[in-house]
Amino acid sequence: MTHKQDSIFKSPNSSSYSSPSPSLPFKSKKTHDDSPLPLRIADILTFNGDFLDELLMMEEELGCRVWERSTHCYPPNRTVARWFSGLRRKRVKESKRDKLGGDRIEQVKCSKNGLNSQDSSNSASQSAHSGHHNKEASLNLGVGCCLLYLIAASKNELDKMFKMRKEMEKLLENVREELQKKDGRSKPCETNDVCAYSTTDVVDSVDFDNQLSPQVFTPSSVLPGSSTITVCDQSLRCETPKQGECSEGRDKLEAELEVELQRLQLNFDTVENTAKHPQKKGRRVTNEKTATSKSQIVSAGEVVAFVFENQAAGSEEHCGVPPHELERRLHELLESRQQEQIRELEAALKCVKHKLREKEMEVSWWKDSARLISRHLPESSELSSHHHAKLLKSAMYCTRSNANKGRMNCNGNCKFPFCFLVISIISTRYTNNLAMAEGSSGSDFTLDSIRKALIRQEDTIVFSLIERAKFPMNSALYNQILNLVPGFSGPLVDFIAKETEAVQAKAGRYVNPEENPFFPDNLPPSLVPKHNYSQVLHPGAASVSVNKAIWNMYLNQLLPLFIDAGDDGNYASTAASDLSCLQALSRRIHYGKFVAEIKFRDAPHDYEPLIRAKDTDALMKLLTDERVEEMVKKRVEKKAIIFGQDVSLSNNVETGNFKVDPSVVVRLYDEWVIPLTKLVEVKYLLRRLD
Ligand SMILES: C=C(O[C@@H]1C=C(C(=O)O)C=C[C@H]1O)C(=O)O
Repeated sequence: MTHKQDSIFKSPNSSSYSSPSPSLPFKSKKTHDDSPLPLRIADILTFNGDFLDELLMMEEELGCRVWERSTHCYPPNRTVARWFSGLRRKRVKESKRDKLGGDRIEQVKCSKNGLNSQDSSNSASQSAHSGHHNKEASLNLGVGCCLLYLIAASKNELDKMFKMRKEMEKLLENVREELQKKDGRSKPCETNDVCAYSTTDVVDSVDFDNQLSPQVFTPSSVLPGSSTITVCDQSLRCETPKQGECSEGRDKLEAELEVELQRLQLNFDTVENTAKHPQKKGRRVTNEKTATSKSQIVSAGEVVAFVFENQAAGSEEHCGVPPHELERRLHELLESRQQEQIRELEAALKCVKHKLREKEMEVSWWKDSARLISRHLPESSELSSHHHAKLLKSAMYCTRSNANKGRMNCNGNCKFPFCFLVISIISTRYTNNLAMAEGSSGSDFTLDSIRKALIRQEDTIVFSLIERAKFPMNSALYNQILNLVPGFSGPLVDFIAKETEAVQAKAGRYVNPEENPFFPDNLPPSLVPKHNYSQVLHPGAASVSVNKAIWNMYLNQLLPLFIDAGDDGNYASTAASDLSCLQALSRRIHYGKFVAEIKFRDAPHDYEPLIRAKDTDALMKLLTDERVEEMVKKRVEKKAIIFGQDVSLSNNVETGNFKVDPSVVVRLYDEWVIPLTKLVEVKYLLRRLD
């Protein structure tokens, strides 16, 4: 350690202090940075007065920065020097004034050890010549004592300074060590240092005089397919003391690292590719398996790759990053990649959704086109069939000639493209299916037309209730255990309903999409020529039925509300009447399918997400129209009042004597008909996208 400031904190034992050179020119007493050397007692006593004067003047010029910095007053030796100088000047003046001995001025010569004796002998010799000299002698004696005291004091000061210097040195040493440690930790290995090495090579060639870190990156730091590779702790400096000895080993290490880096880079690329092309994952895993037995998982491979990528990218200056930093960066990298993938997938999903919507719009456009065309096709179904055949022939001809000639050439027969043929067929089919009962024709398939049909059905329902009200309860009809019909187990009403439905099915009743059988199992097929009803319902949802609920509600809850107790034995008529009521209610409630279809068509974007989410509550809320419901209830009440009256020629209206209590009709709609209709709507919608 070199001490640049040893002129300030000079040890008394140091050579420069113990052998001062009084003959040194004054300039040599300054350090190279112009700091004045301390003025020592020996100097003061040795140098002649002029020199002291000169010295003091110089010091004043320099400003004594050092002393001013360290202490706030002049040290004792300086004070003595000043005092000596003043004394000398005074003496010279006096000598001149006395003109004794000419101009000779007795200079005070001080030796290191005999200052006082010399000085006192000089004074004594002079006092012999004059009285002044006696005074001077006593004065000098005093001064000598003073000097001795001051020398002692200076020694103490110097000792203190020495101690301080020692402490400062220690302090500096500590600070330097601290700095070196910090540097070692934060600074990467120097160019000649070996950061990663093979243990086998190390044993042979590399002599590390520093400890290797026990912190070894295993297993992620273990390079696949190689002998154990250890990454040394970056906080330690790995030195290679003998360049020649280990150069061969280092070359080997470098070569090995290069190979490993390339392999890792390959692995890394493979991982990246796999992320971009997930279908190649299987192959990648196989590669990894064969490539390494230690680093089986992607993340481990990535860690190593990342470490060495960093090291490679960082060049020699940045061959090391702390492990936790690497880990953090790796996590960031993985996270950003995953986020990127999520973003890509989301974008793809959006794109697919968009395409789906486009397709749906296209389909609805085709349907609309078909409907539009169908309105303008006057042909009957037979004609239409003929028309199909003609168009099909033309289309086939066109396709064939297209294939033969490579271009459309139908000799005037093929004026439309093939797609128009399809439209034509679909539209004709629609034309054939346009017959919708109850005032809602297929050509007028709107919510208004549906509601009109529902209003018309109110009449049917009210009248059927009035009809049923003619009969007493006739409970035997509904008895489960009576077994009134031999060979049929169950209530009589079930038997009558089943048989009626079977007959009606043969007559084609259930070909009509408005009709839903109560006993659909084993129902015979229609025997009559098929009537083409309008097929406006979605095929996947057309079979929705809540007839069981209607049946139970009617027999168990509604009948007791408006039918008198009793049994008149007229079971068949009563059962027929029951079936009329049940069928009217079923038709009305299942009309909800048409309502739902038209509502869906009017606002598919509102319904689709709810349907996909199977959010029944939201669907129910969306399709509900409370204003309409209130009107329905008021209207059926009015109808029950009007239709339930006995009409007489006298125009006297018997108030309060209705065939069916209007409040029961209102309750029927409020509690069962409207809610069940909406249930059918929701059920239908939930299957609308099937
Ligand atoms: C049938 C409709 O849907 C719902 C059911 C109603 C009903 O059963 O009378 C009335 C209004 C709506 O809440 C309609 O909007 O017409």
